[in-house]
Amino acid sequence: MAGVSEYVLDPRGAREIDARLERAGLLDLTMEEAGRAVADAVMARHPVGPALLLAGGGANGGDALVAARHLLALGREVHVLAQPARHPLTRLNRRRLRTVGGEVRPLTPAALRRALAGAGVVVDGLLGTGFTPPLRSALATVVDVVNTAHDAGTPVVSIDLPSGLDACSAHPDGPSVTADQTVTLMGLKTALLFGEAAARSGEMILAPLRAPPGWVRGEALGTRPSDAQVGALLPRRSADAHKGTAGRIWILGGHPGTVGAAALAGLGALRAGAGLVTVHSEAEVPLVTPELMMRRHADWSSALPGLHGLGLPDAVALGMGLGPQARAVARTVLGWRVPTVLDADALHPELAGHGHDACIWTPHPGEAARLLGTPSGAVTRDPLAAARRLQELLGGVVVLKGGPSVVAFPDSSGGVTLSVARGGHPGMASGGMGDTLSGILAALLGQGLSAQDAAVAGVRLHARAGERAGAAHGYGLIATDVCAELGAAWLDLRGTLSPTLPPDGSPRRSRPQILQMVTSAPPDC
Ligand SMILES: NC(=O)C1=CN([C@@H]2O[C@H](COP(=O)(O)OP(=O)(O)OC[C@H]3O[C@@H](n4cnc5c(N)ncnc54)[C@H](O)[C@@H]3O)[C@@H](O)[C@H]2O)[C@@H](O)CC1
Ligand SMILES: Nc1ncnc2c1ncn2[C@@H]1O[C@H](COP(=O)(O)OP(=O)(O)O)[C@@H](O)[C@H]1O
Repeated sequence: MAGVSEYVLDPRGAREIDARLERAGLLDLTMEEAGRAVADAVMARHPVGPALLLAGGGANGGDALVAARHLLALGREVHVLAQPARHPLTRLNRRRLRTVGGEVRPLTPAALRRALAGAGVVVDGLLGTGFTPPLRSALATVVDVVNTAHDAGTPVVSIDLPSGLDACSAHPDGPSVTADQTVTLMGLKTALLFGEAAARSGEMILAPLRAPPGWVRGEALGTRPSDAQVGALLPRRSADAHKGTAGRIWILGGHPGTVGAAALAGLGALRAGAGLVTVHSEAEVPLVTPELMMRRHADWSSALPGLHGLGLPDAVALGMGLGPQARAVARTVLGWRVPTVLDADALHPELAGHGHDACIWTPHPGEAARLLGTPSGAVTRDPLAAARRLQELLGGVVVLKGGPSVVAFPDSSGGVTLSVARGGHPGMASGGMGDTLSGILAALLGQGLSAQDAAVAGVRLHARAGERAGAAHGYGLIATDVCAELGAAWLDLRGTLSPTLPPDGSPRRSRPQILQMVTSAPPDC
């Protein structure tokens, strides 16, 4: 894959890396890198006026003291208010700062208010991944004073994560610093990626720090792929490709009252490159575009054996507005062992364990909560843990949808690996958006991607199209707008549509996940 991987870490993983760095005598150098990255971010984003650095007693405070030394060296006026240093490297960096003429004064609310009066920027190095809620009252006052200054226009840069946030939670439990930027160290954290906690973290700047890559990879929960990495996953076709080689897709959905869901999935599939898309439904589905083929069935239990007899497609997406028979349909289709996307009505706890290597489940947090038997708040509080549990429950690949979505897939060591998507747009919070995603995922499966690659590429493609459409439509964005931008989003990620073949001359198919390919098919479906 092209590009540098961004890893997603939890505090336990970060602590393990710290412990290894310490044993190797490298922790001091890592703190130096961290502090330097913070100083660089401050100079780049907020170059004017005195910098006020707030240092806690742990290693987060140590990073702030190193940043203060670098800012001094860059000619910046620096003021430091610090709590008593508990971490040995924090003590060491306090001494180093004094050696080069930096003054460190005790952190009190009164001293803070005085120092804030002329500050050009505040650097929050009070608490990092070592914080366990709730915040003690003395620091709660400090946080409140910093936030008042922030509200009045003073920029705030947090180190690793805003003080008061629990690194593992998207839901703040109480007060925390609200930052304009957060310079996060080594890897991304839940609090910076999801929910209200991410909103309080502002722009995320990742300082990867030079620990041996294997140590970070070994402790990571997963990655957040770059657009270049996603673009490299997208299917390529040969110049002589035709509709029969670009993926034959069946959409199974469309119950009376929810027929639009199946239509949107069909449109999403077409716009994500599928060669032939047929919508199979019980009720009449609107022909949102004439390129879609439509087949109506009076009853699913008699229709499915007939469909199987026709010759199975390259991929199926089912559940979008499928109605009460979705569970039974899903059971049958999973038994076909073709690449399959399961959404909406097909997401039922009874199907637990029925997933196979080539299937993708796409719950939103409400559906995820139903599958897991937990409140939806537990899902949105820690989407990474929820996605992992869903994969363990269902099998196959899971896309836990949200802003951002999380993909969970089994890894070679028998565990679960996570991939967090970038981007998206708040305008995507409108009905039908997930239906289009199901169509997109089926199209990518049908073009030969593995379930894992289709999920990682599909969520980013969908989010990128949402960004483009959101720029034009804002909160008025609807799912058909996103479909219309899918082609351009594809070009954004891949950059070119030149017919490129792999060295063996065959179109790219990342099997073994395609369990069954059918070559002879009737022309109409
Ligand atoms: N591998 C990495 O990720 C690196 C991490 N570094 C830094 O190390 C930090 C973690 O350092 P530490 O483990 O020392 O932890 P922290 O510096 O986050 O916090 C520990 C301090 O917070 C206090 N504290 C904990 N809970 C509290 C509460 N509820 N109310 C008030 N005070 C509370 C503790 O008494 C202790 O003094 C990271 O966030 C990061 O800034 C860097 O130094 C470089 C490398
Ligand atoms: N604020 C947001 N930012 C990014 N993506 C979003 C946001 N809100 C919704 N989405 C995306 O829109 C889709 C909504 O899916 P879902 O709730 O299943 O919709 P529906 O069932 O109406 O089709 C998901 O892919 C989700 O990731």
